[in-house]
Amino acid sequence: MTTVAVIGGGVMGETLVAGMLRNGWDAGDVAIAEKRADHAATLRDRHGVEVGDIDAVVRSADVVALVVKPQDLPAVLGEVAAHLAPSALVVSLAAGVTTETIEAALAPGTPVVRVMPNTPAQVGAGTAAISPGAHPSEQHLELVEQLMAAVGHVVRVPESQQDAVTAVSGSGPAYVFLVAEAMIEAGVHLGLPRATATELAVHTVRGAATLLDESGTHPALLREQVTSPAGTTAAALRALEDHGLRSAFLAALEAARDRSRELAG
Ligand SMILES: NC(=O)C1=CN([C@@H]2O[C@H](COP(=O)(O)OP(=O)(O)OC[C@H]3O[C@@H](n4cnc5c(N)ncnc54)[C@H](OP(=O)(O)O)[C@@H]3O)[C@@H](O)[C@H]2O)C=CC1
Ligand SMILES: O=C(O)[C@@H]1CCC=N1
Repeated sequence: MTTVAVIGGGVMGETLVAGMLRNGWDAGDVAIAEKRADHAATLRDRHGVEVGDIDAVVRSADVVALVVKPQDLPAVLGEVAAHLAPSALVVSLAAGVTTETIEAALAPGTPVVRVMPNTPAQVGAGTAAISPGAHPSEQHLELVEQLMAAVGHVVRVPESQQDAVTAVSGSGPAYVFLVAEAMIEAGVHLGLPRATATELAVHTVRGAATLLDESGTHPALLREQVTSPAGTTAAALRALEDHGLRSAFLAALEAARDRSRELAG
């Protein structure tokens, strides 16, 4: 069986480990390196996997997944490089950081795959885009697809698209949560009890996402189906357009893409 070391047991690292274990990976084949001692103990208790120092978990790993913040990656790469097995595959989930940068810190020829996941992976509904660096084989890519499929949907993209991917799907859940939050607050302003507004907003977001996914229909057509002539939806959509919703999204995604580029270092 393939052994996997996850470096960084925070939000995304723990999500990946939990998904792997849910999907039949043996706890004995998964290990985590986590800097915070109290959290390391929690991870060990929650998942029953080895939690150790980078050198210990990397040495015996076939796959090393880098799941620390981009700012922590240079230091982590130095430690990983010193202990990486010669045939190991390195998978980076760090926003912005290019495979070229990671390859430069590792032994020549090390296969590196860049992944942009997102947090719905916590419920097995993630979206991950993967891109090979210079050295991965087709088998390496299939292995990363298998790994990320444990937490959701996987697509392959050229690495040149990863900053835009980060803006759409990596950060994307936050935009949807903000919309849900705004709908709840607005419902409360209109006089609904908070619990009712929350239940309505959550189920509406879920229902709309399911309809969009399962119908295969363009969102503009689905929006038209809701919009009666001179009705309530038309009034609401006009207010959203008047407040610059589309241009706000364009500016937001450009900002996320630009920040991803900056994180490349
Ligand atoms: N959260 C998200 O929605 C997404 C995150 N990502 C990427 O995933 C990566 C991780 O993000 P996220 O999980 O949110 O971040 P977190 O801060 O939750 O997790 C990172 C963890 O790594 C630990 N860490 C830092 N340095 C080391 C080290 N030397 N050895 C072991 N552990 C270490 C951190 O400890 P400490 O806190 O003490 O520093 C922290 O617990 C980032 O690069 C991010 O860009 C990608 C897509 C989505
Ligand atoms: O905000 C971030 O930088 C990370 C990457 C995408 C989602 N969260």
